[in-house]
Amino acid sequence: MLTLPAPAKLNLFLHITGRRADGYHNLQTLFRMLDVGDELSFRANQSGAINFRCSDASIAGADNLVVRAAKLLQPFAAPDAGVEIYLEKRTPMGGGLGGGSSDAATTLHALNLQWQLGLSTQQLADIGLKLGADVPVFVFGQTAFAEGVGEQLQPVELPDCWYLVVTPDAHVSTAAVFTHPDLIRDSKPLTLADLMSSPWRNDCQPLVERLCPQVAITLQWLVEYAPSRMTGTGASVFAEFADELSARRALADLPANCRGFVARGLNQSPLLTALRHAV
Ligand SMILES: C[C@@](CO)(OP(=O)(O)O)[C@H](O)COP(=O)(O)OP(=O)(O)OC[C@H]1O[C@@H](n2ccc(N)nc2=O)[C@H](O)[C@@H]1O
Ligand SMILES: Nc1ncnc2c1ncn2[C@@H]1O[C@H](COP(=O)(O)OP(=O)(O)O)[C@@H](O)[C@H]1O
Repeated sequence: MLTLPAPAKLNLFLHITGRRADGYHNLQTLFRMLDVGDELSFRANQSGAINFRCSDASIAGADNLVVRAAKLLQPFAAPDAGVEIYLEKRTPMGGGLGGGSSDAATTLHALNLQWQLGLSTQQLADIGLKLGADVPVFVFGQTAFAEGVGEQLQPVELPDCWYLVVTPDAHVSTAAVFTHPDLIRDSKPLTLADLMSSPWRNDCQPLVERLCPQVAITLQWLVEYAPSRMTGTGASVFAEFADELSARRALADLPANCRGFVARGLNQSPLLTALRHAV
């Protein structure tokens, strides 16, 4: 059996620089890998079937990104290649933390190994992009600057730090944010050097704060502790701390209607580290 992590991510900044003909948006974003997330176990067999179980019954169906990722790899595998997969779901869902995309990326790497497909990381990322714009960064597994819809990646080394990640009791649909007429979608494309040295912001945040007052209220609370922003299209928000204790002190004061966790920011994803030990 192969057990691998599927880490969560933050978008430390997120600029939307335009809308493409296919409706998708071009972005400039800094993905930060975290040391916490989901965990998946894989047991390959020769049944030809993909059997999937999940700790959260609400996402245990065949439309789970894990099952969809496995199905995309089946044409590359022997006809009798099968697998049993168990997903221990921990990352809050639909919160801009990339949990589903990360689960898909971990599945692609795991089955590439267990079914002995020999696909390169770039091939896995290209396959993953069919499932979602956030999948390639998890396949590459590094804190990275991303352009395009998130598939053009450049690793970035950031200093060690800790984050308090807070998810208010609110749901924000990624598609609803991207189709909203008031979304800021005309930010000027900047160089990575300029982006790193200017104040970081998320272009989705003003709209989501308006559509979802819980996000604005949670940020007003969090910013009292440390500089804070929203990740992805929300609803999760985060604050950055130099040390773990300060992040845990803020977590102890968490408002009643929120979930929160403390995570370390990593330059290399725990998935890549685990894969090195698995081969
Ligand atoms: C914007 C980000 C930043 O990380 O948001 P979060 O999902 O993490 O909050 C992601 O790139 C999201 O990636 P992901 O969640 O994989 O999105 P997808 O499933 O590919 O797309 C969901 C919907 O969002 C819109 N969409 C998504 C990404 C993008 N660059 N432009 C878009 O317009 C499209 O309308 C699409 O139908
Ligand atoms: N493995 C998975 N984990 C979480 N959500 C999944 C998964 N597979 C499919 N989904 C669906 O995708 C939606 C958003 O997933 P998630 O990746 O958590 O959001 P986000 O991209 O905002 O971080 C969920 O509400 C769920 O319906």
